[in-house]
Order: sequence, then structure tokens, then C-alpha cells
Amino acid sequence: MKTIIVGTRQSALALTQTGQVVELLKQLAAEHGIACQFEIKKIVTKGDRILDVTLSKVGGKGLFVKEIEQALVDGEIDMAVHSMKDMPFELPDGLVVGAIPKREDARDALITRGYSSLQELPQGALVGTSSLRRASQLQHLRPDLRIESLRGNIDSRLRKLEEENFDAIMLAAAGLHRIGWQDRISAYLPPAECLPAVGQGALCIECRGGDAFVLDLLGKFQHEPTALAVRAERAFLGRLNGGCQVPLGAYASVSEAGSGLEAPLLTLTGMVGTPDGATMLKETASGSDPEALGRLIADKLIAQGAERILAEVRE
Ligand SMILES: NCc1[nH]cc(CCC(=O)O)c1CC(=O)O
Repeated sequence: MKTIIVGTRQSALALTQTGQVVELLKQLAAEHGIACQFEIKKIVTKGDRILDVTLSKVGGKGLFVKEIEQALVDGEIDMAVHSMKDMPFELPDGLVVGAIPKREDARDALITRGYSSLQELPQGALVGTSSLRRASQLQHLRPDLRIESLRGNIDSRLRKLEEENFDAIMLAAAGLHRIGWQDRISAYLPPAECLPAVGQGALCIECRGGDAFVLDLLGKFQHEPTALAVRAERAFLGRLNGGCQVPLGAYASVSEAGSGLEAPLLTLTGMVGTPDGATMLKETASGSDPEALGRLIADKLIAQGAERILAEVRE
């Protein structure tokens, strides 16, 4: 019997989502009469080793995926489960996205000490986040809030909420849902208030482009509406040379076409803002070609000065 070795980071979230993916793949394989078994292999990435430094200062793309991709190229693993939002725009030679499964909640969540919404936070409240995207949008809505850096895995960030006197922190809802901690969420921020990171809530299953066995299995795991939305968001990201360390967000929704004959319609909103939230560029458009739509929104923001904002942040 064929053994598929699945590589993952070793954070609580990574292990949980990889375990969930493997369970679903086992069911799929059984349904299709594909004989295989799975083995999970934990890999430590650079992003895991330097959890005490702000990501935008560490620099470099793909902090959470590089070592795992190397293991794929070297044949030490056959498949990798990543959070889509951690994926750089370009994949190394020889590797492909084998499947994009159905998206979890894409929204950001606010976890507070006793407040039930962003609006309810007291004047000058202290909010922990190391994401420039979250900081920019929070400061845009509430210029009075004080924002301080907060890194670490989900579990350690929740601990720091108590230990380091934050009034609130922000995390992706998807991660909290996956590890069963949804009851810690005080409020969800709708995309109209806070656009999520490109690909947030989605997973990326990566494999070798020449591995027909794995590609065949993963092909049955793909969720087409999610894949279309992620393609549009990542086309936007690619045009702006973005990573997860710049104040840029995007969210695409997909409406299934009525008759089933025409292509599904995508609606994409993208934003680029200054870290202090004073300038907030945002555009929305609809279309059926995900790459064209992503580039269109990026070009609209570039025409308003998005590249200047991103260049200043990268310096
Ligand atoms: N940058 C870290 C990261 N990468 C993926 C997730 C979980 C959510 C997801 O799968 O999108 C998180 C944590 C967070 O932002 O709260």
C-alpha cells in the first residue's frame, strides 16, 4: 500500500488542520477505491524559530513554508498542508498547488477582556496585533486605539492577552474555529470593516507537479468556488508584490451562476492602507476571470498611490 507523507508545521493550529485534512483525504480515498495510508511529519520553519520579532522586520517571504517546500522537493514528504495566507505568490520549480479545499470563515475576530464589539472598546484601549493590515484598518476605524506588537502562535497570543494587559487582540476566526476555541471570540469583523489577508481561512495543499498519484487524489479535494476566490485575491497580491507583512487585504466572494452554464461571478474588494490608518485605499469590482479581476483592483489602487505606501512600509 502507498504511504503518503504529509508535512506540516508543529503549532497547535497546523497539527489540527493537517489532521483534519488527512481524515478527509482518507474518506475520499476510500470512496474512490484508492489504496493509501498517511503519515504526518512535523517540520520546524524559520517563522517558528523567530517568534519574538515583528514579522515585517524579519523580512523575506514564505517564512512559514520554505523548509516544508524544500522537504517536498527533496522527496522527504509527498504533500504539505499550509495556511493559504502564509503562501508566497510564487511556488518553487517543480511544486504545484494540488488542491484548495473549502474555505473556513475568512473574517478577523476580536478577542477582548469583557467587551463585545470594537465600538465598545474604551477610549485609548490597548490592542495587540503585529499585522500591519489589521493595525491600519483598526486605526482607520478607531484612531484613538493604541496598538502594540503581539506575535506567537494562537495559544501564546491568547495567553498574552491576559498576561500583558491588552484590552483586545485580533486573530483570524478560521484558526480559532479549527482548534475549537470559537467561544473565545468576542466579535467578528465583517470584510466591510476589516478586509482579511489574501487567502485567509483557506488552506493550500502543495505537492510535486510530477506526482500523478497525489495529484489525482488531491484533484477530488478541490473546492472550486474557494479556488476561484483565492485565485482572484492572489492575483491582486501578485500585482502588488505583497506578502503577509504589508498593510494589504483582499476578499473575494463567489455567486454561483443561475443556469449553471455561465461562469460564476466573483466580487473582489482590495485595500492598501498606511500603518497609521490615515490613508485607506479600497476598491471593489466584479467579473468572472479571477486573474483579470485581481489585477484590475490592484491597478485601481496603484493609480491612487498604493505602490508608494507599500514601498515606504518595506523600507
Ligand atoms: N499569519 C499567521 C497565520 N496564518 C494562518 C493563520 C490562521 C488563519 C488562516 O488559516 O487563515 C494565522 C494566525 C492568525 O492570523 O490569526
